[in-house]
Amino acid sequence: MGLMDGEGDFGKSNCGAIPATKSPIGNQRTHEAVIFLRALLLFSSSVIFTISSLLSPTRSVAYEIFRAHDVNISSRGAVAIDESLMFGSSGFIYAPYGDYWRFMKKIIVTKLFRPQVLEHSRDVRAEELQRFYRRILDKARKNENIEIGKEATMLISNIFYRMSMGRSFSEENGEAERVRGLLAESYALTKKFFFASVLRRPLEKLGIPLFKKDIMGVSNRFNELLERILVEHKEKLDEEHKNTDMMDELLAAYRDENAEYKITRNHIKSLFVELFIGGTDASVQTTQWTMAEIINNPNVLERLREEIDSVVGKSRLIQETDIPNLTYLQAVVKEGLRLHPPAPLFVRRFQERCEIKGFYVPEKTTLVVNAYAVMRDPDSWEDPEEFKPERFLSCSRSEQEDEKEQVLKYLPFGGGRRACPGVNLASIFVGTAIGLMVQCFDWKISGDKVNMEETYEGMNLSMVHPLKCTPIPRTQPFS
Ligand code: HEM
Repeated sequence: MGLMDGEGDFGKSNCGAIPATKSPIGNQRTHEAVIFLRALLLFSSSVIFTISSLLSPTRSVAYEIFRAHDVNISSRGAVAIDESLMFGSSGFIYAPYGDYWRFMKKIIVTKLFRPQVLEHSRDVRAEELQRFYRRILDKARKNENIEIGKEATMLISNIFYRMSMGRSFSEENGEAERVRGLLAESYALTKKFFFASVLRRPLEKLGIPLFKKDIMGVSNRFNELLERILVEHKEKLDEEHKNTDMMDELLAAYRDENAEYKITRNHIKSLFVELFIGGTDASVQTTQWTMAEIINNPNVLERLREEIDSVVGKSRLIQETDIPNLTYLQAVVKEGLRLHPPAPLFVRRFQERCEIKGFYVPEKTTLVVNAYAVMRDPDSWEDPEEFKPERFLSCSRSEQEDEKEQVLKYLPFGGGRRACPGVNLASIFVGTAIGLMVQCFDWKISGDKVNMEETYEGMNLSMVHPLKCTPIPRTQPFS
C-alpha cells in the first residue's frame, strides 16, 4: 500500500497522507492523496504521481478500510463530463454516494439483477447460448480458429442487449454493426479515461482536454439509439401495461409520481451505457483468461470435464440451472477471477478525514484498491501464482477461516456498498460460456502453452496476445 500526493510536483517525494503522529487529525490539508492497497505491481511506470511511502501490504488494511470506513469511501470522486452519457453527471458508477445512488442501487438490486428477476430472462440466455454453440461448431467443422474474446463478446453483448431492450439487435438496418462499433470505441475511450480521471488536476493544469470530443461523439450516438428504444418502450408500455425487460422497469420508476427520487431519461440512458460497457467487457475478459488457464492446466480441464459429464451428460447442452450443481466449475471461475481480475484497480474517495493504521488521511483523498495485488498476496494465499481452483472448494478451506477475512482477501467484484451489483449475472455469463466450451469441444492452440502476458491499459486487465484456438467437437451435435 502506498500513500501518494495528487497535487504535488511530479517526481518529488512529498506526502499526501501523513503519519498521524506528525500531522494529527485536525490538520486542514486538502491535498488529494492516493492510497494503494499494495505496491503498484502492474503499472508503476504508467503512474506519474509520487509514491511517498509504502506500508505493509497486508489484507488487514483492506479489512480495516472496508469495515470501519465503508461509508466514508462510498464515492468515487471521478471527473465528470456533464452532458455525456459516458462518465457524465447522470451516470451511476461515478455517482456520489447520496440519494440518487441509493435509489438507483435499490432498483438495480431488486428489479434488475435479483436471482428471481433473472429467472424471467432465462430463455433469452439459453437461446443465445445455443447460438454461441452453433457459431463455434460451424468454425470447428471448417477447422478454423476462433478468438475466444470475440466470440464471448458476441454472446454476452447479445444477451445483455436482449435482456435490457426486450429485443435483439436488428441485423438488417445495420443496428448490430453500429452497436458493436460503439462498444469497441467505448472500451478504447474507457481505458484512456481511467488515467485521465486519476490525473485530472495535472492534465487540466497543462490545458490537456480529457478526450471530451471523442467521448461526446460516442455519447451522442448512444443517445440516438437509446432515445429510439425509449420511445418504442413507452409506446409498448402504454398499450400493454406490463414490465418485461430492464428498460420497462426503469421507465416504470421514471413515471412513478411517488418515487423517492425523480430520475430523468438521461439517468436511464447513462445507466444502460455503463452497464453495457462495464458488464460486458469484464465478463468477456474473465471468460478469456479462465479459458486460457484451463488450456494451460490439463489436470483442471480433465477434472472439470468429469464433473460436467457426470452432472450434465453428453446428450444435452449445459444450462445455467446446472451451475449450482457444478461446484468445481464455480471454483475454476473464482480462481480465474483471483489471478486475472478484469478490474484490478478500483477507485474511491475519502469524503472525510480519518486515521488508518496510524496514518492521517486528509479529506478528498483518492483511494485506489489494488485487488490484483491483494489476491496474490503470499500472506493470504498459498502458492499465490498457481492456478489451483481446489482452494475454493469448501472442504479444502480452513474451518476456522473467518468468512469476513475470506471476503476481504478476495476482491474481484470490489467490496462494501459500492461492490459490483452484477455478480450474479456475471457468474451466469462466464459459468455457462466456460462450461459449454469445455463440455462440447477440445481446443488446439499453436505451441505448447497459451501466452499469459498481461496488459493493463486503463480499466481492464487484458491479454497481450488474445486467446486464439481451434475447436474440435467432442460430443454429438446438439440440435
Ligand atoms: C466478471 C465480471 C465482472 C467483474 C469482475 C466486475 C467487477 C467490478 C468491480 C471491481 C467494481 C467496482 C467495485 C468497487 O468499487 O468496490 C464493479 C462495479 C460495478 N459493476 Fe461490475 N463486474 C463484472 C460484471 C458486471 C456486470 C455483468 C454488471 C451488470 C450488467 C456490472 C455492473 C457494475 C456496476 C453498476 C458497478 C458500479 C457499482 C457502484 O458504483 O455502486 N458488473 N464491478
